[in-house]
Amino acid sequence: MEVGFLGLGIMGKAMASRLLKHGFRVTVWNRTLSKCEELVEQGASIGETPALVVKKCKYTIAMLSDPAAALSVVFDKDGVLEQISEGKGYIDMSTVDAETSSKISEAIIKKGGSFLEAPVSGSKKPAEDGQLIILSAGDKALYEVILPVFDVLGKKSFFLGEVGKGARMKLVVNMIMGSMMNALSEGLCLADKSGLSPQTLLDVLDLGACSNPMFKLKGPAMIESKYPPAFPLKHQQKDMRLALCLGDEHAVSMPIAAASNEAFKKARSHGLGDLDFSAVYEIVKGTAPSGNAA
Ligand SMILES: NC(=O)C1=CN([C@@H]2O[C@H](COP(=O)(O)OP(=O)(O)OC[C@H]3O[C@@H](n4cnc5c(N)ncnc54)[C@H](OP(=O)(O)O)[C@@H]3O)[C@@H](O)[C@H]2O)C=CC1
Ligand SMILES: O=CC(=O)O
Repeated sequence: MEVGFLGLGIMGKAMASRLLKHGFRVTVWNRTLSKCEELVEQGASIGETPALVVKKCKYTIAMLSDPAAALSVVFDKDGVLEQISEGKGYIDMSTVDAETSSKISEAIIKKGGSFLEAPVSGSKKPAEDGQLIILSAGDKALYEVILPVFDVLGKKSFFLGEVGKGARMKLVVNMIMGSMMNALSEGLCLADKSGLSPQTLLDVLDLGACSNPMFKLKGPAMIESKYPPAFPLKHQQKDMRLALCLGDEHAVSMPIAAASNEAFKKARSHGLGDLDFSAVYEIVKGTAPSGNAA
């Protein structure tokens, strides 16, 4: 199967590379075109615009930073809409809000194409290892056709119903994850300031009811103030913001998520947006450098 792939950031690069390793023919595009070179070395072809990728491929996947990027790649000049047509499918795996996803879906369907939203849970390493959790919604027939691709990218694919349900599920999950990261940061800080070993805290947590892979993976690096970006903090803050908007729409009070969003915003204002989202620990500790927003 030949697939197009738009967006070669941390996730897109790992996902496209995995598809190549598993025998798919892949045509890639990235806004910064030079980032395509590494994938070309692995066997990919380049499409010089999103429209050219869609023209060439029956199925095109996008993995872009945020709603503005997802909309731009579809609606702007040389975008997906210029070439999408009957018989072609567009699968947007970016984390966006349901409104953005619906706008894209409506435009694609109006041109005769089919649309699936399929945001993922899981970060850089799960993307490299094909261990993502895929939260799809939209065109069921397209879901079934694209399953061989999802089987290479993920350990489990869900089909959640109409467009918007995948986007909303992803935002709820990341709202919980962002709040947990703030709770861990406060716990590590409190342990340290009250004379306990943060590493021993991690060991204790790992044996009990709130043991989880995220604390296990990120905790030791946080103790060493190391935040190599797997999930950039600016994207986690975007997800908290979008989840809070969803809470507004449904009158769901979310004081914990709101406080966590403030901490991520503050981290961005200190220039930590491009680091891993665990860098919010620097804000909790009060040790963040002054810096420019990212
Ligand atoms: N990293 C993670 O752990 C996870 C991320 N996600 C979600 O996946 C998506 C991608 O994340 P990730 O790969 O980490 O992000 P990156 O920041 O590493 O990559 C973002 C990608 O979007 C492109 N982009 C940004 N703005 C535009 C624009 N206006 N027009 C066209 N392209 C644009 C970038 O292009 P360029 O190279 O030119 O800047 C790049 O290809 C996000 O929605 C994120 O929330 C979901 C699960 C896990
Ligand atoms: O969206 C981020 C993730 O780790 O999932």
